[in-house]
Amino acid sequence: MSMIAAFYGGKSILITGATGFLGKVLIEKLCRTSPDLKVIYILVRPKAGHTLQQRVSQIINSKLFEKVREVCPNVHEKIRAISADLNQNDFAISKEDMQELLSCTNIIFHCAATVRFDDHLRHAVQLNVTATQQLLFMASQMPKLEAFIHISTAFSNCNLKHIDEVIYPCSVEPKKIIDSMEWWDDAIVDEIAPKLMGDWPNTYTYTKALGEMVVQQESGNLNIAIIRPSIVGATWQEPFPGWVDNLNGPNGMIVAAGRGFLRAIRASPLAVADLIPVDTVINLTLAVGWYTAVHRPKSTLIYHCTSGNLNPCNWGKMGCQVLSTFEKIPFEKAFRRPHADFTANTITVHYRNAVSHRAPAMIYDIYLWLTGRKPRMTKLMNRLLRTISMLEYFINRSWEWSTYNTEMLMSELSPEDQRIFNFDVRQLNWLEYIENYVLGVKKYLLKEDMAGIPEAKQHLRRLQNIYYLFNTVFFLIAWRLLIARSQIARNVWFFIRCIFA
Ligand SMILES: CCCCCCCCCCCCCCCCCC(=O)SCCNC(=O)CCNC(=O)[C@H](O)C(C)(C)COP(=O)(O)OP(=O)(O)OC[C@H]1O[C@@H](n2cnc3c(N)ncnc32)[C@H](O)[C@@H]1OP(=O)(O)O
Ligand SMILES: NC(=O)C1=CN([C@@H]2O[C@H](COP(=O)(O)OP(=O)(O)OC[C@H]3O[C@@H](n4cnc5c(N)ncnc54)[C@H](OP(=O)(O)O)[C@@H]3O)[C@@H](O)[C@H]2O)C=CC1
Repeated sequence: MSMIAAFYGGKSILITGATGFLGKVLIEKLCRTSPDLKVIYILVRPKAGHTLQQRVSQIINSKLFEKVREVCPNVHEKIRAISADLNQNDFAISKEDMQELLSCTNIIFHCAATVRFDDHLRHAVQLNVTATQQLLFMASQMPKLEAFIHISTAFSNCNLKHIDEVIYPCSVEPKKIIDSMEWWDDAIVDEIAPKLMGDWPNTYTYTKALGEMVVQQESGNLNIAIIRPSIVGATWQEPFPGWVDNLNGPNGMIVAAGRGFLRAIRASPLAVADLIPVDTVINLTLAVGWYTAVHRPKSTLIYHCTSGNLNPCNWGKMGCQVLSTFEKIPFEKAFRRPHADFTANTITVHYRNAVSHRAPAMIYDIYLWLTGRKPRMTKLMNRLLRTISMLEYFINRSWEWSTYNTEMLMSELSPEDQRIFNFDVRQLNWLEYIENYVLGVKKYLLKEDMAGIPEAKQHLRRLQNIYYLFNTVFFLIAWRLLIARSQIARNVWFFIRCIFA
């Protein structure tokens, strides 16, 4: 019998960020392994014209929840959506709902965050810091609360090279920043943001660091743990390999490379690609929830959920495997044949951006314009280049995260729990994982049918032929111009003709 699965039986669990990438996998695993849990409260806001119920139904009826629907047919009754907006005071939760949450919740998993790198500092502080503070205040009023699990990021201290499982202070107290945000107008925030952020590369990582400080300072008597995942990727094993549903992190780059838009990227091929599968993160999260509630460690423990020190893979190897998977499993509607280089040289990057990214986009837009259609490729390419520039920080450096607490926890699990809630990344076969990842991007993110692969391959062959034709025409024109201007070229041409005459 799994101790962790049994622990969640009969429990009332509160999850923020349940509609997000990690949140969905968390609910799925909880419902599948502990179908006898009492209730999962999820704080959800209506979005894009969908009501709460529609959002929940969409999740439950998705492919990800296929197994859950078998194991736990009454899953609809287990998930109780509570209308909430984490940007509002008291999260805009109704009095009755708040009363129920305060009196019933046993465990909190706080996943909600803004994960946009370029979010305005005010908004990032609101969601990643102030909302965390408010949730801790709510938690302090919950008599039945056994554990509060905060999801942070391994990059909250990306300004350091070696990162231990401790909370590092930021130069300005989060409380001061929260207070200041009330009277600073946007112009002041914009001006002061770079000074506050110092050597943090973006508002996301900075506010996640502030969020951790808030957790430390406001923990009171609460039983808290913090989990710091690195770059979270598609599922490794559960509920099936390769599941992914957004364009964040490597996902968008895989799409861009597979469709032939991405030709070159500034990256160090030898830098560690600290990717971690989302199901591994969730297994660790559930194990931490159990351990924190049952063993009640004296201090707040931080768990690094990273792969680099246990089973490292670098960006070069990862990129090669992604590209070689495209040969077997191409994406549909490719703009060009997939091919991308990693380069560390700034001049090469500028050259490749001009020649391999912008020029083909402009040529294609001219073609669209000439055929009476709306040009769109230059805009898309500019967006891609902007995204790449935001990710570059993370693909040109390596970090070392110590994982003592995570390894300690692994040794505390029974053999059965080690199997069911496996977070041992040493068992991960990167080549197999990346192949499934690319396949998952195709199937679950782009929603492409596997039956379309022969057609996609044929399309790539056509693109290859166009490429050869284009190069041949280009070569002939260049050669013709050269012959017209250079005696040496004319002599070479005469010599070649003699050979083949
Ligand atoms: C050789 C192959 C190599 C492949 C492997 C190499 C991979 C390297 C990747 C390294 C990743 C490193 C990540 C580091 C993560 C740090 C860890 C965390 O905690 S981080 C936690 C994780 N956080 C993150 O990862 C956040 C990172 N992302 C961001 O912060 C923002 O997206 C942004 C600032 C980069 C761009 O903002 P902005 O320009 O405003 O764009 P919006 O986002 O608003 O989207 C607008 C529209 O464009 C659409 N679309 C978007 N991308 C693509 C695409 N690639 N394609 C197609 N479409 C795309 C999008 O759907 C939307 O459509 P619609 O709805 O309008 O119809
Ligand atoms: N993905 C990654 O690579 C990594 C993620 N993490 C951390 O994991 C956690 C989850 O990330 P991930 O699942 O990828 O993020 P997503 O962007 O996929 O999900 C964010 C979640 O937060 C919710 N949310 C955002 N704003 C509000 C709001 N105002 N009120 C209520 N809910 C809100 C979103 O709801 P809605 O659907 O309504 O927008 C969504 O459910 C975050 O704390 C992140 O920092 C850490 C390392 C890496």
